[in-house]
Amino acid sequence: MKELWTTMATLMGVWAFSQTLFLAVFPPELRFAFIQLLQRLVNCFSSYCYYDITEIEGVNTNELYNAVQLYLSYSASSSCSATSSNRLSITRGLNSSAITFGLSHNDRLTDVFNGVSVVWEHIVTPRQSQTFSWRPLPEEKRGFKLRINKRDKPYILKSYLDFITGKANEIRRKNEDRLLYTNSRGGSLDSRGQPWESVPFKHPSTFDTLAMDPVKKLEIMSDLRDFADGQAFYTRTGRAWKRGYLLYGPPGTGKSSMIAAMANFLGYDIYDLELTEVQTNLELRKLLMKTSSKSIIVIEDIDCSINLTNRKDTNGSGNKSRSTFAVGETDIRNGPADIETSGNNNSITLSGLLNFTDGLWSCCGSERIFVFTTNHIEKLDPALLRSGRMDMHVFMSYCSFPSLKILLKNYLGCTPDDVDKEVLQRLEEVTDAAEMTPADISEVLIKNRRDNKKALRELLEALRVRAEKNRSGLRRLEAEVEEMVEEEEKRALESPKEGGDATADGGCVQEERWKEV
Ligand SMILES: Nc1ncnc2c1ncn2[C@@H]1O[C@H](COP(=O)(O)OP(=O)(O)OP(=O)(O)O)[C@@H](O)[C@H]1O
Ligand SMILES: [Mg+2]
Repeated sequence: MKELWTTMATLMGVWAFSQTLFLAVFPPELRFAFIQLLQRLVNCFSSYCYYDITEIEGVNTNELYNAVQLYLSYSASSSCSATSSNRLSITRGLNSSAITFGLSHNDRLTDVFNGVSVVWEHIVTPRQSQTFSWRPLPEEKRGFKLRINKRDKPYILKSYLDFITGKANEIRRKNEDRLLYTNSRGGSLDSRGQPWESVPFKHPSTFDTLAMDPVKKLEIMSDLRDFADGQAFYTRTGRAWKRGYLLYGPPGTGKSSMIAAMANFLGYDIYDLELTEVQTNLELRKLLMKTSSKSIIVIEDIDCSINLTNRKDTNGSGNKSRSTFAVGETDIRNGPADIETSGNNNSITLSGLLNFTDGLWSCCGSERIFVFTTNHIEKLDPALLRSGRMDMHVFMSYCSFPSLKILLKNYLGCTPDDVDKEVLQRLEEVTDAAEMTPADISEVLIKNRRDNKKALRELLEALRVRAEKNRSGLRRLEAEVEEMVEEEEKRALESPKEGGDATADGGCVQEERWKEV
């Protein structure tokens, strides 16, 4: 035993001495070349091949890294095909209900696919501090190393990676924790190169709880389902796999609730784009590039979220100016043709926004839904509304009787059969005339949710009062209009020559009036 120890100590001494000699005698370049040669020799004789999947590829996050991480965390937590490693990291995000398992730093895990065994290693190395970068980089470099037997590689590599990507998508879809991203940090990037910050998205709104016309609701649901299942269709027809929805209507009619319902229905993440935080078209494009597929990109209150800067002077002088005006005031003559040539990346413009949703860059990901919301569709630039840009225009209206029935079920748990026939009929009579939003009605119901009878009584009263107010308001408006018309006719009779020589058109109008009189 003593001899064995002596031999081992001698061997280690020799190893240490030769290493010191190696470091002292050979310059670093030679040492590096030698190590590389050694590695190649080892690889030649090794029966394995290795693949590195790094977290950050150039400036972009490597989607495959995220997919592998998700897949392995799922495999590690369940006892499916993967043989769990002894050591796993466990994390739980702020406000998240899901626990995520992961491979600990520099740990290994064996997975079996189609009867073939492969090994994954999570490699984490500290980043060299002197590395120069325009943005802060993470302190560690992370990546997965995949080891596959050389003889198995041709049969399984591609199908295995496809399987992992598909599985990760499925896990994401099933995972109840969707993410809500925001660009509230402005244009600055975090250490992983991400301009978006995310929190778990927990909005409980679904199409079941959404109060709207059932036929319209079914139409939207089937449109969404067709979209999500439509990869082959979009490829066949040569269209980018994206869809645009414009939700418009008065405040409190459920536009934001509809977006949440869409995300929950499809299992997509939401990117809530705050346009006021975006300074330039270029920044907008970068934000788009950093969105993942299977997501909904939302711009709320598009009519008032920003003043868009036009690219050209529209007064015909030909000079490029920096006039700023609201979306609704943009000259649509500067349409898509100008979009390609504007090249103005110093500010955010309508064309930049259109490019974002519609141009070549909008296809840098797939399976994405753009949703714009507005309370004033009439203020929007026709360029935003033209067909093909926003595929579906959905009007979120005041509460109708079918919507009211959904709210009664949501808040009071009662179906029409549970409500007194007479009350139900009176509710039906006043609902449309009341023009109350689902948000207003929800308030009345929440307040009285412990007492159904009281809730229905108060709701009926609120609807009746509002309907009466609308009717008297309408009567007043009609009377005012009538009065105005009468006054105009009187004025026209009193001064028949007035305005006669203003313009040719004016003259015609005046003549017509005289004929009528
Ligand atoms: N159609 C609806 N179905 C169910 N609940 C609704 C509906 N519309 C509004 N609500 C209720 O009213 C609240 C406000 O609705 P929401 O924020 O979706 O309205 P909005 O149309 O987005 O309003 P705004 O135009 O002011 O952004 C919601 O939290 C929800 O409880
Ligand atoms: Mg809203």
